[in-house]
Amino acid sequence: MILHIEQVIDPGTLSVIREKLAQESFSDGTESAGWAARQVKNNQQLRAPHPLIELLQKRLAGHEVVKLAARPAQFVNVMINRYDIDQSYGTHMDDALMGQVRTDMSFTLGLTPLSDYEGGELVIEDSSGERSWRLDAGDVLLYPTQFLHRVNAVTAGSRVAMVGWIESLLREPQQREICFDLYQAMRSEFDKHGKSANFDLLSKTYNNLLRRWSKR
Ligand SMILES: O=C(O)CCC(=O)C(=O)O
Ligand SMILES: [Fe+2]
Repeated sequence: MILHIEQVIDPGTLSVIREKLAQESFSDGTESAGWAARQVKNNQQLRAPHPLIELLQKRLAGHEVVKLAARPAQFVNVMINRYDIDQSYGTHMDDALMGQVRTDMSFTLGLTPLSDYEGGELVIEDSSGERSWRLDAGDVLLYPTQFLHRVNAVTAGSRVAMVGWIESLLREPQQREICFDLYQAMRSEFDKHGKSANFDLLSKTYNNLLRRWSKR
């Protein structure tokens, strides 16, 4: 389950953040890359702890769809990155463990409006081919950390984004998808027919699966 969630951060907050970020000095992105990914990583970054990262992470963690799709136990290694013209991050795998934290899901939160940069697609590869996304400011791509992926070179402007990883209470992507789908079905049954017998059965199954699968 790969989700493109739009408008997670409101335009007012985004413009304040962009102004503040313009005054920050970023460091070389290879600092935090694994030993192989380092060879293909070419960007700049701003790392936690930082008040802007804290603010954005809090908004992200509080977003209803993010909570339901990712079931975060904890966030790890959240940072803001920037790709200037000709900068890219070639095909790589993210580390499965960051310190003691398992990375189940990755996210990118776009901070630059689409009209302010060109290129910079986030491309995810699987056995069926590739899919790519260009994120607008405030949009999030949330995806299981199981795929080879890359960021294509920026060809105009700069692409700034917040990226990070989530250890989920539900370890397997399929468990997350089943709980996500069941929750939607349960809500829609409730909205259409109230607390019906079908709602009760869906609620029973949803909660029992969540209890069975969730782990800290
Ligand atoms: O900037 C992005 O969208 C993704 C960056 C990435 O793949 C990483 O930092 O590992
Ligand atoms: Fe990555």
